[in-house]
Amino acid sequence: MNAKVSKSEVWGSVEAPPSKSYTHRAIVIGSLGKYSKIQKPLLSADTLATVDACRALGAEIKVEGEEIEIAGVIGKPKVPDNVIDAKNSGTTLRLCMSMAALADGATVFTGDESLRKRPNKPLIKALNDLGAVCYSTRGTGTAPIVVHGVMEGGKISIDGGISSQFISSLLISCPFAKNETRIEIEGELKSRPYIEVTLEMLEKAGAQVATNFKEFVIPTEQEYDLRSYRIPGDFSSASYMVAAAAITGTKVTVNNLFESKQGDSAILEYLLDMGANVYWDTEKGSVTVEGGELHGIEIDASATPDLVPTLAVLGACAKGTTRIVNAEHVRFKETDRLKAMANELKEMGVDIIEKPDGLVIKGGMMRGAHVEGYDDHRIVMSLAIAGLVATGTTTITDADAINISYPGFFDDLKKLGAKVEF
Ligand SMILES: O=C(O)C1=C[C@@H](OP(=O)(O)O)[C@@H](O)[C@H](O)C1
Ligand SMILES: C=C(OP(=O)(O)O)C(=O)O
Repeated sequence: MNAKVSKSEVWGSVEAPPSKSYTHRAIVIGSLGKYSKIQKPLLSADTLATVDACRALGAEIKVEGEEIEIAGVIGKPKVPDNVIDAKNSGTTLRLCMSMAALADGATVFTGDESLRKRPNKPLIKALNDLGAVCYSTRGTGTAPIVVHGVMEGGKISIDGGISSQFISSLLISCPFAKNETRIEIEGELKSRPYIEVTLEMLEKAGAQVATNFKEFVIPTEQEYDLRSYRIPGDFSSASYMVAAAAITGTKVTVNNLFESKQGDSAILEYLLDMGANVYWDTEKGSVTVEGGELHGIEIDASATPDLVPTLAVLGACAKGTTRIVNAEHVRFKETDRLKAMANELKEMGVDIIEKPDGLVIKGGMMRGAHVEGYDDHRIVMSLAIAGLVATGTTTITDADAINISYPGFFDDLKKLGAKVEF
């Protein structure tokens, strides 16, 4: 499906959808526990892929209205009856690989064309080092991947520079291994806030992990009890709406945004630094952003990879130069997002240079164009925001990719007054 976005202004308020990262974790942690209820989960293609994967591994999961009810496997997943398809979701594949390593038998994971290109070598190596047998069927580190349990625990080291999801995955499942697990991080740890989200949720479930973020020590014989858990709003999803206000020079309020461990709340600091007015009422959970004249800044995206497409669009609308650095890992997402944003913003007339670790963008006028969504939700949503300020109309392919993380994206954008047609 193509979306056609025409130059328009956005005013008013919307509700941030529930956090994708918190929802995935609540489902997996709940599935490894006894009984839990998740309130206001994100129901999107990615989180439903996790529901299906956890069901295949033995959890009984009911999705009803705004609640997910889980009767978990209490640390002992079953061997699935069939292959698990993690579809487009890196989080599903990675978090469930370690869960499968607790089952006494083999699990086969696959995914869609994009997921089958994404790297997993460090996690495959870690699971083997912990006593499981794990391999990529093509020997490339990509799915299809076979995981044969049972992992026993032990002392390992893992590369921290490709995906924090490998570490989150081990942190969630190793408490059920026979022995204590010690994980040492090699090199720079990218996407660290996502590990903080994992640790926060593990703590809520009553688990214990000791860490200084160089080493993680996970005691054995633990149990999870998440009970009733309410998912907070998603700052990565909210970034599109607040960026829309900032670049169109209007005022938008996004509700359901309370303080949490989400690194992507940094979007508010970036907007402030660029010259927008930002007001966050942390009690009410409401963020109001009012656009003004934006100017370019330098952003280290190590901790906030999912903001990069949004930041590239902000840079294209800001006076002067915006530099996004330390973002090599953004190439390992649903698509190579550095390349994708450079290609498509160039198509819209933007002066943008792709660097090995980031983007250099000189702000200026944007013109409407026919641009590629690369079947990637974040590319589609950020290009749709760019379409609000470009001259004429911007046509974006693969618009249904929004169902991955923010199914109500275009409805919300229209509610704010954007001109969108399909
Ligand atoms: O753990 C998570 O929920 C996520 C971690 C990040 O991935 P990396 O750790 O691979 O950078 C992020 O990009 C992804 O959207 C969600
Ligand atoms: C990269 C993302 O998710 P995942 O890794 O779960 O596919 C994302 O949501 O931008």
